[in-house]
Amino acid sequence: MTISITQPPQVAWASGQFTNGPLIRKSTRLQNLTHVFMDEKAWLACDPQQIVYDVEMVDSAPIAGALYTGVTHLQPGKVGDEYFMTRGHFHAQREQGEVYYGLRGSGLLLLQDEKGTARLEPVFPGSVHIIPGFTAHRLINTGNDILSALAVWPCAAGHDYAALTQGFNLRVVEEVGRVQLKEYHHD
Ligand SMILES: O=P(O)(O)OC[C@H]1O[C@](O)(CO)[C@@H](O)[C@@H]1O
Ligand SMILES: [Fe+2]
Repeated sequence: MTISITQPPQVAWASGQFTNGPLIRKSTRLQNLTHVFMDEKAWLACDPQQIVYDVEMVDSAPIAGALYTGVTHLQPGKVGDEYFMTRGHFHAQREQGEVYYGLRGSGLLLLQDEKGTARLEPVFPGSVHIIPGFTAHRLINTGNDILSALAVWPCAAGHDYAALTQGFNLRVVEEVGRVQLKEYHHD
């Protein structure tokens, strides 16, 4: 009987980056985040090439039942007074959930159900987040360091950005040096 030992991808805690294994890496820049931030004028005044986040994923074959594993590295920064964040999405297959695991930095996970009820969970090294189905999710960096979180989600889940045309109803800004929450409804 032959026993094979294969090196698994490995997350290096310090950077939260995979150190080996078949990886795909996707950078999202400010120019890619149209109509995401509240302050359109401030967004237009930013450097469009500024990287807001990188997602590094293990390139799993999307066969039935397979899972994607990825690390999102979200830069610290703001557009106007609104913290950098991911675009946020529902899953195309709404019932599909996702698990996030905080690796580095400090921030918030914004969760919003289809009725528009929003809630937040603090994200920090070791935090575990069970994102239920039918729930849009967005990562927000409220710290001064990179916020990195590992995510595991079904390959079948897909991403539905269009369902969030009204955006998220809760925004996170810095006011007088403090993290403040704001209700926000697109007009
Ligand atoms: O696709 P978004 O909303 O920009 O989020 C970034 C990434 O975060 C994840 O939810 C987990 O890495 C990915 O599915 C997604 O691509
Ligand atoms: Fe997701």
